Amino acid sequence: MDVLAVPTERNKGWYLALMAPNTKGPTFAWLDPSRLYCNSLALADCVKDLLSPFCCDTIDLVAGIDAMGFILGTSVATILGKGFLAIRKAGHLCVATQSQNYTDYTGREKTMEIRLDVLKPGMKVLLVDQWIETGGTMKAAIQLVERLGATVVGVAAVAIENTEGGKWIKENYKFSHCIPNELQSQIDQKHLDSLNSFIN
Ligand SMILES: O=P(O)(O)OC[C@H]1O[C@H](OP(=O)(O)OP(=O)(O)O)[C@H](O)[C@@H]1O
Ligand SMILES: Nc1ncnc2[nH]cnc12
Repeated sequence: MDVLAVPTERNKGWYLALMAPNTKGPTFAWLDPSRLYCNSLALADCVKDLLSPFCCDTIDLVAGIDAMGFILGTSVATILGKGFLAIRKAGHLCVATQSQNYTDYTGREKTMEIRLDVLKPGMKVLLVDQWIETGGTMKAAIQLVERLGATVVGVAAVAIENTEGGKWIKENYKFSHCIPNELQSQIDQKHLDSLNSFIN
């Protein structure tokens, strides 16, 4: 397939078809949105879709989660004209931090960290990550932001699966993702029918 091609009709979520299907077995992320970032209009439309529910909200800062959340997060921040705060997996920040343990889709316990010298009480933060599966990663990020007194305006990701944790986020926070309702069940099964036709 031509990853850089753009269809004449850019229907809602057209760029999802650019995600690469998993060919490496169950321990790897099952759908790989990083290929859609290679297509400039796909990335632009993805960011536009993620921002559209927040068009009337005040956002002071975008925070993104290590590692792939940095790509979408900085893209979102740039379009908003706001700064970007990196929430990092443990061990990378050489400054004072708060940390939060969590368990993600791998079932392994992990730790993420946030620096203490940026967020202030009352600041309005949009949290961005590439994907929400169990919701463990995003919930930990929410806890860190809220513990520092900032407000989570919303949560944005390419996909939010309808797991228990994904539904908890959808019920408790304003959210956006790029998955049209008719594709949600395919996303939850980690297979898009549109990927069948691709030669990778
Ligand atoms: O909802 P959860 O079950 O917690 O999983 C979601 C997390 O998993 C993926 O990242 P991953 O940890 O694979 O790492 P990467 O961003 O470094 O590629 C994804 O981008 C989220 O950060
Ligand atoms: N990229 C991805 N695709 C499917 N499931 C995921 N869980 C975490 N990241 C994922």
